[in-house]
Amino acid sequence: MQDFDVFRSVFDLWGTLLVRVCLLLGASIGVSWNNADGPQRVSMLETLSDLLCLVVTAYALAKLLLFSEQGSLMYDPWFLIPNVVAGLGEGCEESDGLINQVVEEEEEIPGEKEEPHSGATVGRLLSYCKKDALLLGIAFLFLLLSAVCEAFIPYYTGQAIDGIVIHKSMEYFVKPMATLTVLALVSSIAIGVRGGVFSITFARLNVRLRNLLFRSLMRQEIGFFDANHTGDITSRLTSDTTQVSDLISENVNLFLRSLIKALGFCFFMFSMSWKLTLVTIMGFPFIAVISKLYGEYYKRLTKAVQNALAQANKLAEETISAMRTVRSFANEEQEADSYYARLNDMFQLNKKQALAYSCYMWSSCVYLRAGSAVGILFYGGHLVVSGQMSGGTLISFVIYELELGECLESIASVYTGLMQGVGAAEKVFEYIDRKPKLPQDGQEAPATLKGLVEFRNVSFAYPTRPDTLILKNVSFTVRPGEVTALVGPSGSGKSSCVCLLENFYTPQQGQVLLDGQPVHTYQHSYLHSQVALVGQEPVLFARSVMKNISYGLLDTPMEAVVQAAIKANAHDFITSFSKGYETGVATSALDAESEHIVQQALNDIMRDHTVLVIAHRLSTVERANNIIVIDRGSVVEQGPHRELMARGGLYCKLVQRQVLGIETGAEPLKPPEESAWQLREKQQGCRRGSSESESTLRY
Ligand SMILES: Nc1ncnc2c1ncn2[C@@H]1O[C@H](COP(=O)(O)OP(=O)(O)OP(=O)(O)O)[C@@H](O)[C@H]1O
Repeated sequence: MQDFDVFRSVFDLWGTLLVRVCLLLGASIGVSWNNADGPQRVSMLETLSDLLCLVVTAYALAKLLLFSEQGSLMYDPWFLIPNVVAGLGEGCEESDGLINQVVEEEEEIPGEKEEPHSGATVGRLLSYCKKDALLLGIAFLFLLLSAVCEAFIPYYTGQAIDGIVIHKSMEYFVKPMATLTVLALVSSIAIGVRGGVFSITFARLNVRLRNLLFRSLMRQEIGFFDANHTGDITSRLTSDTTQVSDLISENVNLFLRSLIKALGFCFFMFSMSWKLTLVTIMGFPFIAVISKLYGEYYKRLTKAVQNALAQANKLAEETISAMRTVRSFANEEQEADSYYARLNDMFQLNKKQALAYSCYMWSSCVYLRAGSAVGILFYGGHLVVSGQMSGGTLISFVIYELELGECLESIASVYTGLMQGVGAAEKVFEYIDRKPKLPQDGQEAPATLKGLVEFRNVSFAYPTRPDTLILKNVSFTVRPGEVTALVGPSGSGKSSCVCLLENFYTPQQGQVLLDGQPVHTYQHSYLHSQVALVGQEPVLFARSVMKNISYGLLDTPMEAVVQAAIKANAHDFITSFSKGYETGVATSALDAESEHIVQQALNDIMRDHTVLVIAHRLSTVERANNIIVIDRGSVVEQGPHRELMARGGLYCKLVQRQVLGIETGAEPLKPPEESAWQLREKQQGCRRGSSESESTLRY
């Protein structure tokens, strides 16, 4: 210790080695003593121990440079042994990684959502580009060409400078200059081609992702759309997919370009001066650790920003779609404030992102710009002065170093961008991978169907409210060829019965049978070609009239569409438009006159079908062969109109209320075309004086 000389002694090197050995041994002993908490504690200190080991390794490299000044000392076994052991130590660090893996595996709780691995996500994204392997190959080829050309440019710049400074000859100057010009031209062309091909490839990735996501959404059960807001879903379909393809395209391009260039630069730098190269790369691992930490943090923030954005979109969508309600409550300002509050939530996260980015850029630039550049000039100057290197080579080296710094900065920023893209991709994949919670599509598709519908002891709760039974042990039969009306107070469960018949949901108990078979055993397309749902408020898509009429049917001939329109009493008003069946539709509101015409058409069609009707009009209910009255999820009575009126139960009371308009200020629905005696009959048929609280009868 007394003779310690930093240029000649290896004592300090052995000291650092001892620290590392203690760390690893301590960790190993700790883990073996405390199997329960040990691995977790070790994994928590992973970054710190990584940093410490990197410091030790960097110190060993610096020592190597110092010893290289003394020549033979470099090969002294007392110097080599700690370096070899340090190398073995790195191996032990790898096994440290194994411990972490064990910890992660132990922590995994079955059924709990696993955090996807970024590498796996990028790999999966690239696997979607498999079909574009040829395009990617071409892009990669041009990428290689441009990177190689760019890697040679500083080398020839140094040659040109040496030509002027050392040789002082135009011949020595012109040759490298000509090569430089060719290199610059070729690399520019290659950069253009590479960029274009990459853009096309990733535009195709965008199309694929959206296509897969939309198809997956189309497969999901109706309960999924109850649980997830339209705004969230559309934001994944639009902004998340765009972010994935944009960020991945931009960053994969930049990453590969920077990586190949960096490798080329390192090669030239090593061949010029391995000592200066060591000085340059000594700090890179530190940047790598910082980048990793920052990348993970940024990825988490990106997910949070996406969620905040989805919340804002949800609110905007909800408000705009209910604009009439908003206006009628004069609530515009409050809605605007709520939206602003959501945007502010997002902005808070953006601020965190910006701060993290500043800190990260600050730390990497301090190293690259200040530490590394000054160190190289200082040590390079020493090498030139001591005759170990020419001035031109130093200039080439400095240019390489600057370019390398840029490449590494790009790689680091690419990492951030990639993490952002990966965060968005994970959200997209979550929906793409979602398995619909529906029983397997059935196989039944009989040639003929009688149309017998039976509800057998059906109990049902919506998936979003699993504890509230909407239907309780409901049983009824809809006989073929008859009109059956479902009647009951608002919220009693009428529409829910229709949803079950349409196989939108699965009942918790009991069965919904069609011709004796549970509805889910029928082929999806078959069931919906046989069971037609005519909504109270028809949904029209923003397409032509023709496409709306033939919706869900493939290659429907025009004649069939016209026939359907004639049957629906719609042909005349469709042809009155200048574009006829090609008229674009933008509204789904039917005016009273059109509604009446459509209703008449429905009445005609009812004759040939089994009809379950939650009727709008008293006349339809009256005419029904059977009326099923539902109250709070249970069937309370059923029978034809007269029978139910005579019984004087809930149905009778509902009719009475409707006819007399005993409602909370609501105008009674005018029974269409009813004669005075019919009305009287209704009023007399009911026992008066009931104290029903239900508000309205939905005919
Ligand atoms: N998708 C859903 N998710 C959760 N609950 C729902 C859903 N749809 C309806 N409900 C609830 O189920 C109950 C029954 O609703 P349903 O629409 O079947 O009644 P209804 O008799 O058709 O009422 P209305 O005549 O007002 O349309 C109501 O309390 C309603 O709030």
